Amino acid sequence: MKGAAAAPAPAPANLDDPSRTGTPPVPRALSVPQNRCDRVASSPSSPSAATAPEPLPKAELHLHIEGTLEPELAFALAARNGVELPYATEDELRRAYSFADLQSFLNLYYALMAVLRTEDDFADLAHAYLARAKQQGVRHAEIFFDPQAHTARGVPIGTVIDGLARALDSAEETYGISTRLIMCFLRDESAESALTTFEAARPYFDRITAVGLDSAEVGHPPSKFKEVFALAREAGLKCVAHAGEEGPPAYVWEALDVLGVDRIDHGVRSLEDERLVARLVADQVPLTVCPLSNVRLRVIDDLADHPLPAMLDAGLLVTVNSDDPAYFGGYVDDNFTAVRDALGLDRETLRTLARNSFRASFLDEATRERYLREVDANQG
Ligand code: HPA
Ligand SMILES: [Zn+2]
Repeated sequence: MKGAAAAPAPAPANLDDPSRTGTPPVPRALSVPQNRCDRVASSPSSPSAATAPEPLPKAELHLHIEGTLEPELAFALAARNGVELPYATEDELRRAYSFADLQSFLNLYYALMAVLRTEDDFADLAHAYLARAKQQGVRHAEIFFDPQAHTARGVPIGTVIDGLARALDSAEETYGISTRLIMCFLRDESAESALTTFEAARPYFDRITAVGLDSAEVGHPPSKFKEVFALAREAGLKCVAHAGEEGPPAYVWEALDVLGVDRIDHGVRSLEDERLVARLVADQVPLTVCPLSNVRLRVIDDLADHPLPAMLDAGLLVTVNSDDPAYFGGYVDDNFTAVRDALGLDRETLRTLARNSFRASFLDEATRERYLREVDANQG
């Protein structure tokens, strides 16, 4: 399925897991350079280092952990697990990051997952994300994962969840970031496969806050997953769904009325339907918008044409997120900076977006209020 290359049996797990050894969070053997923006901000030799403002505190609500797999880590894990990648070098891989649409991205996204085999791999992946997220001002992260993309390759769901949970368990202490996990169903797989995955995850429900719906949207309406979302709600899980990214406004209606979701992921095409906008505004349904993703996947031609300002003007509860930052050219604060520059957003609008991210989160009231006070106190 999904073009994922069959991987040979994994090599024995590397034992330099930071939570076991107390060494720095990203294991030395797998350490990756920070992305360009991070390096400029944090380099001691950078003239701007002393004056660089603190990024706004924010929650990231639309982030696929598998989409944080940077080329450096992909090659390190490939070597560790004896997986052959169809790219000779990191640069060659990076040159493949030119996408015509969602499906062309998904083909690479699923293929590269072949390097993720062991609990350590998932823990290392999450640690690498959290280290970057901290530098981007992230205080809270609600993180998607795609279990079917791993179980289909013979990786047990427990390996995925235990590996991610190990990293997330130390996230508050190590990075000052609170976290939640959102288990997504692949909408281009069958409803039965989603149900099987849901039942396989039951022993781990104490680790999971919500279920979601992702992968190729068009032709796979939310209503296909009515049953599994009803079971999720019965089990006390929150519900979110990607809708209105490439798919029509009708899919957003279905996510709301058939699945009963608490948030819509993307939702940019909602603007094509006035009645839908009125509904989303009236119910203050959060939309987790991903500006750089929208441009890279050609949902929007140019960042300068992004409907984010129109969405805010309409009274929608919009948040800004990174989606698959390793593939789309930036982490969440890079998205904030990019929309500021391309759309001329002022400081108060950026502050509204940061506030919205906490308002739209699944945090308890007291923690949410504490984070909102941090936004108000930020001088940057
Ligand atoms: O942007 C996305 N859309 C749908 N599915 C996804 N899976 C990872 N990223 C995405
Ligand atoms: Zn997404």
